[in-house]
Amino acid sequence: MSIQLASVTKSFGTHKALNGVSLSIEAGSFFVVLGPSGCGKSTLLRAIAGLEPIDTGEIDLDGLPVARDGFHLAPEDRQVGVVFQSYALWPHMSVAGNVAFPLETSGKRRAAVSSRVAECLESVALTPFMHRKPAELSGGQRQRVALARCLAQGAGTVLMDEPLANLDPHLRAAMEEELAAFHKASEATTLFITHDQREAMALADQVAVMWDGEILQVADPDTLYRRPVSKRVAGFIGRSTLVPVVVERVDDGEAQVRLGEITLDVDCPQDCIPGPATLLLRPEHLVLATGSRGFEGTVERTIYRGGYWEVFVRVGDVSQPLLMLLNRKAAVGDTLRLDILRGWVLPG
Ligand SMILES: Nc1ncnc2c1ncn2[C@@H]1O[C@H](COP(=O)(O)OP(=O)(O)OP(=O)(O)O)[C@@H](O)[C@H]1O
Repeated sequence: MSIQLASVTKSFGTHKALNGVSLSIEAGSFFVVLGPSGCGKSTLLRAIAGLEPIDTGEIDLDGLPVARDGFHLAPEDRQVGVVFQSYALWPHMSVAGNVAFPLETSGKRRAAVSSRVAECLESVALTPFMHRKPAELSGGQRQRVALARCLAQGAGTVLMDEPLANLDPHLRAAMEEELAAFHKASEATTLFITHDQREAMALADQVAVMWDGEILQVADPDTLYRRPVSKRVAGFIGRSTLVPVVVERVDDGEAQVRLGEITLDVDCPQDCIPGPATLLLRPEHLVLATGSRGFEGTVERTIYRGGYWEVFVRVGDVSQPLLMLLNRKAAVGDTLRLDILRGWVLPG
């Protein structure tokens, strides 16, 4: 099922939780909405599910309006499954009972229900646990029950609100793989909400970065990482150093910039113009120089991250230290000869 939002707004009192949100989500894709706490992610998901009426704008599912101009299709008529952070399982029912419940209430025959339940439990590897109660499961297993329930309903669209937020890092990584497998097997359009950029990068076909009720950028994870449209998006995705530069020359997606005393060739957007700008440097863009190339910097701070060090290097009168990764120890005060392989020019 495809999902379209056109200029959707939703206010709570004077606060605009959704401020003119437009999105187009392709059928079958894994679409992640990424943003800090309170930016409106849950409100967006609830609006699509039909749990929150919108003020203005339009929401279409598979090209058909489900919300616009005062029209509001009830959640149960939208055929979207929702998985919340709290899983919302019935504690008194077994795993199988939880998965069967929506099918039974929709009036399906008993034999059809039990074979569908068995199929769905199998697909999330929960068959051995089918007679247990939710309280007798781990967080990850409960999560899978909620997924199986979505799957059983045959929802062509699954909306997930921070479903991994309660899990420890180890289980989280395992669940990420399971979610990817679930998505592949079910081919359901998946809208996944998170404030964890690492999770977004790992799972998404497309990521929408949200901030204060607005969508700042929609792109695949690699584009978002390499070509963010603003400092805000850049700062939210991955580690980086943002430093002021002066763009001297621009030629078809490449720019010559001046960073303090250093002149660099870097990538830039097509609409980049000469003048003051900000340069985005990812840690892997900075390397130790070979031969006669490069420039000198002084190590200001190092942090061991297990297998490698984050090293902050002060270069000339550049306003802040540049972050690089080294697989050997460097001491504070050491002089390093550096090279910058790439960079990305941001406006302003
Ligand atoms: N029912 C409500 N009444 C009043 N304000 C609300 C209501 N629901 C949400 N808000 C406000 O709208 C804003 C967006 O909330 P929302 O839950 O969508 O954010 P979020 O990005 O999902 O945050 P989190 O990651 O913390 O769950 C917040 O400022 C929140 O306080």
